[in-house]
Amino acid sequence: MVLNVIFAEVASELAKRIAEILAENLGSKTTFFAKNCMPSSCYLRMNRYPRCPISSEIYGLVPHTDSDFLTILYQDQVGGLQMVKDGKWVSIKPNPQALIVIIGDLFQAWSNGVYKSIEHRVISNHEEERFSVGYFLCPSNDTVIQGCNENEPCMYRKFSFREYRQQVQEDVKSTGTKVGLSSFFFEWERSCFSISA
Ligand SMILES: O=C(O)CCC(=O)C(=O)O
Ligand SMILES: [Fe+2]
Repeated sequence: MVLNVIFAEVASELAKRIAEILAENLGSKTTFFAKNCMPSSCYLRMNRYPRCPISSEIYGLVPHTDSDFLTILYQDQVGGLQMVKDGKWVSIKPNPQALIVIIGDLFQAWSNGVYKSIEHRVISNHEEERFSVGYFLCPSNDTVIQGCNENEPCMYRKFSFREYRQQVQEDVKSTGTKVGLSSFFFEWERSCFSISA
């Protein structure tokens, strides 16, 4: 079997298992991910970052959050992946024995803000090209993401994955950047933000 097919199969099982464990940790034993994240709605992306002799300040990939539940990522030995921790960019050291798990926007919404979608970026390398491969755990377009229950206030209004993707594209067109989950804040959250701003 081709290597990327094997990676996708292994990562698919792993991603769903991790999602279930994270959900169990919130007190909900769920079949939500198994039911809604099908091989046809998830995807594998192979990234190639050519070497960039101009400057190490040039992005291989601009800062962003992933629009999925979670991402399983493998990076080669070149390095360059960075994530925001306590407001600072931290480099993720390459480790051939390890996969990286990145929480995405949908998990943040589904967990009502308990798990945070982490901002990350890739810095280009002067001397070497770099490769990475990511498996993105996504639901079908019609899946509705609803994070809260009657016991807690909702951070986000409920939305379908289709709606989320469309909103991300519209925001990019109108503002030049991905606004992401902030476009789905519940109205009372939005008013709190504008009062405190
Ligand atoms: O190449 C990497 O290390 C990160 C890739 C990534 O963030 C993405 O494909 O969304
Ligand atoms: Fe990403």
